[in-house]
Amino acid sequence: MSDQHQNDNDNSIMKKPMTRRDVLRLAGTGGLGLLLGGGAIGSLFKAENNRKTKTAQADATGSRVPFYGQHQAGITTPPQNFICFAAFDVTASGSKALQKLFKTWTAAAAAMAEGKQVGEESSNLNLPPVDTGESVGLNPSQLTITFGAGPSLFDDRFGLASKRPPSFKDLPAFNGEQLEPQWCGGDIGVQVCADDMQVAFHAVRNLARIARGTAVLRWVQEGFQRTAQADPTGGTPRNLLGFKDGTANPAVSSAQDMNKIVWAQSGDGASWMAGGSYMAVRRIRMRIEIWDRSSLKDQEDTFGRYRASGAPLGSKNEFDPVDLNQKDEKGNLMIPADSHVALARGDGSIQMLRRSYSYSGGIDSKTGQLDAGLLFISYQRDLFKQFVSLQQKLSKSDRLNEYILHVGSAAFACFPGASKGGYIGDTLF
Ligand SMILES: C=CC1=C(C)c2cc3[nH]c(cc4nc(cc5[nH]c(cc1n2)c(C)c5CCC(=O)O)C(CCC(=O)O)=C4C)c(C)c3C=C
Ligand SMILES: [Fe+2]
Repeated sequence: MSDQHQNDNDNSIMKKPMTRRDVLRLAGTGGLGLLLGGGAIGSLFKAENNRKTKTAQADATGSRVPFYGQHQAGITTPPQNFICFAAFDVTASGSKALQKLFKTWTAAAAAMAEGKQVGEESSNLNLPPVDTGESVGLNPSQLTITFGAGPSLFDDRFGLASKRPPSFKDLPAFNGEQLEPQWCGGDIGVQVCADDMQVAFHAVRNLARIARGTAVLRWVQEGFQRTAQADPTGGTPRNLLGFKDGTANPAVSSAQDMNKIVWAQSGDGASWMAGGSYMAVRRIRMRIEIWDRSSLKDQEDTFGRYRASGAPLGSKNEFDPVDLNQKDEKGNLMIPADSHVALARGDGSIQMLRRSYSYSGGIDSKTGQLDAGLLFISYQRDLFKQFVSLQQKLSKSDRLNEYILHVGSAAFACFPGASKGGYIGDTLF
């Protein structure tokens, strides 16, 4: 066997995930000792035990995110592993039907966040079960359901025109975008996130079921990040271009920053939105095949960060400060002026809370290429001053534009949180 072949073989053994039974079997035959050395066996068992303890703790206490509160869950909540985003169009007219929908959705969402089924269980064999059943026995997996109103909800159908927040309207057209109508708009947006895809899907399915006769699904996009199982350290997730994405997000622990950057305030022009937030959603396809043929240097210059560490170019660690003026020995900027980070950061005056997920939607039937990318989601206090003004800049000169294409777009005014006894959107009506 050649050395190269021997290496490949060793690597494939090391990469293969080991079950507990594999560990015991190898330990018994001495095989694991040969592979890892004696001390490592103890570490493996320790890691396995830690994982079990963590899972048990999460099951007992940590798998629920409270639904009711000052703000809706799912905005400053640490991002869960999966998203199932649904946009609805309202088919009924009049505000009574809309209010009823939000009331019923609130009760269902609060129950699902607790890991309960929707509605009263019925033993009537002649009727369909109220809940669709696929989450029976599953814990709520940090489920959050975040509701928002699209600009079209403020047209003349529901008598809400006078409540439209002053700077809340459809996103303008941006340079280079090729929007596809099947990924755009919606009267209502619902961001459902959970650490389990089946739990997230169950929530969307049951909300759609409840809405029958009042609202219909317009588009749905699923997405993912790495799971806690794959990265127990909980490091910054990587996007499908291989770079850490989310490093420079503002600290959600700072109430002061969140009030400045994320939460609409009562004096902002729509008092019913106080404590809510404006969400921008963009389905951004990545030209993965082109990216994969680009040199590492080109890739790093495109973002302005190192791929491996996520550190800003010219620095060492991921969270080192970004110095946009630092130059190399030839006098060139370390972080190119047209790199994504240089443009997105600018003078630091525009900030937003990003909560994006990767998506993969099979292949593009026209090109045969992967339809994969980023479901970009950001929350901000003012849609136009923050998201729109930054996207206008990025769409004109971002080096990243060579590798991405915006194909979907929507904006939603996410309501403030509901208190027990109230319902989502109650400040609007
Ligand atoms: C209009 C807002 C933004 C869009 C659209 C956007 C698209 C987009 N971004 C990445 C990957 C990365 N973005 C990073 C940083 C970053 N991006 C935005 C805004 C938009 N990105 C901001 C405000 C920032 C922070 C800038 C800063 O202050 O430093 C990074 C670097 C790591 C990080 O901080 O998260 C990456 C990587 C992709 C792939 C993408 C579209 C597909
Ligand atoms: Fe970005």
